[in-house]
Parts: sequence; C-alpha cells; structure tokens
Amino acid sequence: MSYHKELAAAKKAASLAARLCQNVQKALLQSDVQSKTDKTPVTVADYGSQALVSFVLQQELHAEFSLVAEEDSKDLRKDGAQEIVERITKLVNNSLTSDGSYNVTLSTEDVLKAIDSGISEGGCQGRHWVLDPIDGTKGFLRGDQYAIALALLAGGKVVLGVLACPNLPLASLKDAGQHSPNNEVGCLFFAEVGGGTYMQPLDGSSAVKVQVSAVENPEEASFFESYEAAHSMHDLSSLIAQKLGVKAPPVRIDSQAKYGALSRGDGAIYLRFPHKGYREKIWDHAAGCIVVTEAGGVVTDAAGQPLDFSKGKHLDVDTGIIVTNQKLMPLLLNAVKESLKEKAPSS
Ligand SMILES: Nc1ncnc2c1ncn2[C@@H]1O[C@H](COP(=O)(O)O)[C@@H](OP(=O)(O)O)[C@H]1O
Ligand SMILES: [Mg+2]
Ligand SMILES: [Mg+2]
Ligand SMILES: [Mg+2]
Repeated sequence: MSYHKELAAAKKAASLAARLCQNVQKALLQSDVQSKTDKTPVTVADYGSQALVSFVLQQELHAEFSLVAEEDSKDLRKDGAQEIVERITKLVNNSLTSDGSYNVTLSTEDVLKAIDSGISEGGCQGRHWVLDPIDGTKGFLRGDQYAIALALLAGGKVVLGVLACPNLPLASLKDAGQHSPNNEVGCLFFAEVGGGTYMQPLDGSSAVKVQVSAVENPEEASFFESYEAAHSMHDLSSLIAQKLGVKAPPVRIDSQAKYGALSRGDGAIYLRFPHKGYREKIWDHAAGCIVVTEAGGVVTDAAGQPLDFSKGKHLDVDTGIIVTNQKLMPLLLNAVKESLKEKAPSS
C-alpha cells in the first residue's frame, strides 16, 4: 500500500499552515491568545492552522474525510468572538492564496466548519487524519519551538506523518552555540510506513534521509524533555538519566520538534512523564512516533509497550513515554523501571 498522494497533500497542508503560524508569531497580539476551558492557551494561529489543514486535505484528496484534531469552534461561536473569527478567516485566506496555491475566499462560516471537521473520534477501523495544528502552543507564545503535526491512521496504525517545525534549526542542535555555517531555521520531517524518514527545509528545497543516533554508550547520549515542568516530571527524568549514566544536561524544548530532532540524531533519548492523572492525546504523538520509528528509533510506554493509536482520541500509556534507538532501549527500560520503583511512595 502506498500513501504517496496522501503524503504530498499532508506536506502541502503542513507547509502552508507553518507559514500561517510564522506570520502570527512575528506579530502576536495579546488579543490573539485565549484560554480554553482546561486552562491551556489557544491562539488564532491554532485555529487558523486547523482550518487550513482541514481545507487543503479535502481539496487535495477529494476522498471521504475523517479528521481527529485538537481544536473545535465552540468558543469561537460564542457572543463577542466575531472579531477573532474574522481575523482567523483573514489569516487562512491570506495563507491559501499568498503563493498562488489556491484561488479561493473562505467565509467565516466556511472556516468554522473546516475547524469542526476535526471532530472525528478516530479508532481502529478505516482511515483517520490526526492533527495538532500547533503542538507546543506555550513554546509558540514564548517565541520558541512548536510544530504542526499531521498523521494518517489506517486500521489503527500510523501510516504516515509530517512534522513542520518552523523554528527548528536546519543544522543539528548538537552544534548549537558553536560556529555553524548554517543558522537557518524551518524543518519539515516526513515519513511513510516502510519508506524511511526524510527532512527538508520548509522553504521546499530537496530532502535528505535521516537516521536516529547510533550511540550505544549512555554516557555519550543526551536526552530531550518538555520545556514545561507541568508537562513532564523533570525530577524523574533526571533520576533516570543518572541511573543510565547520561552525563549531558537535559535538552528542554517544546512540542514534537523533540521527535524531529531525535529522528536526525541530535540527541538519543526523549523522556516524557506527565504528572499523575494526565491522559495523553493521539495528536501529541502520532506524527512524531512514525517520524522516529521510520528513522530507526523505538517509541514505547514505561512498560516497553508500543503506543496504541487505535483506541480513539486518547493514548492509554503506562506511566509515560520513552523514545530512543534500538540498542539503548533495554538499558533505558531498566533505568525507568528502577527509577519508578524508587520514586513510588512506600506502603
Ligand atoms: N499537564 C500536562 N501534562 C502533560 N502534557 C500536557 C499537559 N497539559 C498539556 N499537555 C500537552 O503537552 C503538549 C505540549 O507538549 P510539550 O511539553 O512536549 O511541548 C500540549 O500540546 P499543545 O501545545 O498542542 O496543546 C498538550 O497537549
Ligand atoms: Mg493545546
Ligand atoms: Mg499538542
Ligand atoms: Mg496544539
């Protein structure tokens, strides 16, 4: 089974959405940021990116369409939100037409409907697109890393993934701070099942195949984790790293840019341990997961089980998510097990 047509559509959608987000990040207004009912932030760019990706996929694929996406239009349909909906509509229309990709003018209602086409619940049957229109909204607001993350599920398995990371340097993060001839940013990672992982500059020039780090000695490995301590327990990952013998300090960046950076070997390990009670969502991991596995990496929960994307919107993982190469995974799993035992409250 080949997904070339779907991959081309996904790359086009994510690249256009990245441009929309870059424009907003450059000129972010306080009024562009709202707080959702779960107290997490959302911006006009999250909504605009979701509307745009949903529109582009429908235009390009003309097929039956199921989309599981993070945002919905509930808050935008409330009294007083008209101005913000108009701003989102303008952003979407500008991004669709700016490079001549489409000759359309969407109405505010078209945009709200495009956002709401992301209401699918996913599941183990048929095909479902999975979208995080801006992953790492907090990073986006700080001017740091974020990603547009788009994946396709078929029969509950991720079969393709695209990660647009507008602020990620094209050169390895390992070289950060050193003199590097290339300080350009903006990466597009993409992977199709069985086809490997590629990275290209977001401006569209040619793609290169990427591979995860081949490091076998944990002392030489470095690890990624969330910038936000509220999203992942930094003290637990520090204990795991210490047990493994990792010497380098953690590299803290927002969003699935971590999966992208790991897929090209910028670091060898990603640790994610949310605080008790948090349930992971499929859009926070689907694209990142295939980008890393097709580059030779392994993504599991703390018990060593692969992530199961077939159960709807949520991922039910044991304790957390860990990512590394095949050689380091057994050592990492042991360090995780020991650290969790040590941290568990004694009864
Ligand atoms: N308490 C929590 N624990 C773990 N993850 C959380 C969280 N609250 C929000 N998140 C998720 O963490 C994602 C960002 O991950 P990271 O820390 O790697 O940047 C957010 O994605 P969004 O920014 O798309 O909402 C959100 O889904
Ligand atoms: Mg969010
Ligand atoms: Mg997210
Ligand atoms: Mg998001």
